[in-house]
Amino acid sequence: MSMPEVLSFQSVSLYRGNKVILKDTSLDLPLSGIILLSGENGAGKSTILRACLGLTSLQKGNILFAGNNPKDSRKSVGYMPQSLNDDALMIPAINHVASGIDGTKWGFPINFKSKRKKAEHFLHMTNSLGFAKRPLGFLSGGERQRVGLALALTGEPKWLILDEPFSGLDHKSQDEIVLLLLKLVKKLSLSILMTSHETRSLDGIVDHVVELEKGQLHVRI
Ligand SMILES: Nc1ncnc2c1ncn2[C@@H]1O[C@H](COP(=O)(O)OP(=O)(O)OP(=O)(O)O)[C@@H](O)[C@H]1O
Repeated sequence: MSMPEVLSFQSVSLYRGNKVILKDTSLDLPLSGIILLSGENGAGKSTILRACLGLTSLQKGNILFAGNNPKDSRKSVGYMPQSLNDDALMIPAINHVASGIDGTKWGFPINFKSKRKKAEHFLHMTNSLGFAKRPLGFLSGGERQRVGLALALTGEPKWLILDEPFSGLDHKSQDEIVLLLLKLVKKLSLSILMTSHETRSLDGIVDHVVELEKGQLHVRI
């Protein structure tokens, strides 16, 4: 069996304003299954996810996805942020997902028809085809998260980075998202790095738990 690819933190220091988020931290994490990044409110979990995407610069050190820096890995990573911008709320779900689909293939523009087909495919994968035409602002929190996941899948990533995917959801909706994540891991051989305060639904499905504490990352499982 081949070894799983690794997410490496190499002597990373990361600050946000005066706040120390990581201080000279090193860790190798196997990129397989579901990895939960936990830590207190405001410890810096979202900032670490953004640094993994190359959206926040490090003060020192490197973060490497399977040997590549975050900017070079972006094509392999799908991201679902914690919340949507208000200006996205009037956009129909299908257009939101279509916005993540590259507009060209082999140098030729993709027409909207084939974009729509692709968008429908990703909505179908996240059980959200039934409300494809409804604006995001009219969807429930769980439905909106499923559309967000469809958008994160549009680049056909190897890894998903999810920031609080259960935020504001009731237990039933959380459980639906968990089942969906398990399906994606299995069907698409995806690995997921995520933050969540809601660990109830995650019991038994998380492969690794990494705790952010006092500027260091510790593997708990
Ligand atoms: N734009 C900003 N400028 C300066 N500091 C910021 C900014 N955004 C966040 N911070 C600070 O950076 C720290 C880390 O924030 P971050 O959102 O990454 O934490 P978190 O662990 O994800 O929090 P939560 O669990 O509440 O979502 C916090 O102390 C926050 O106040």
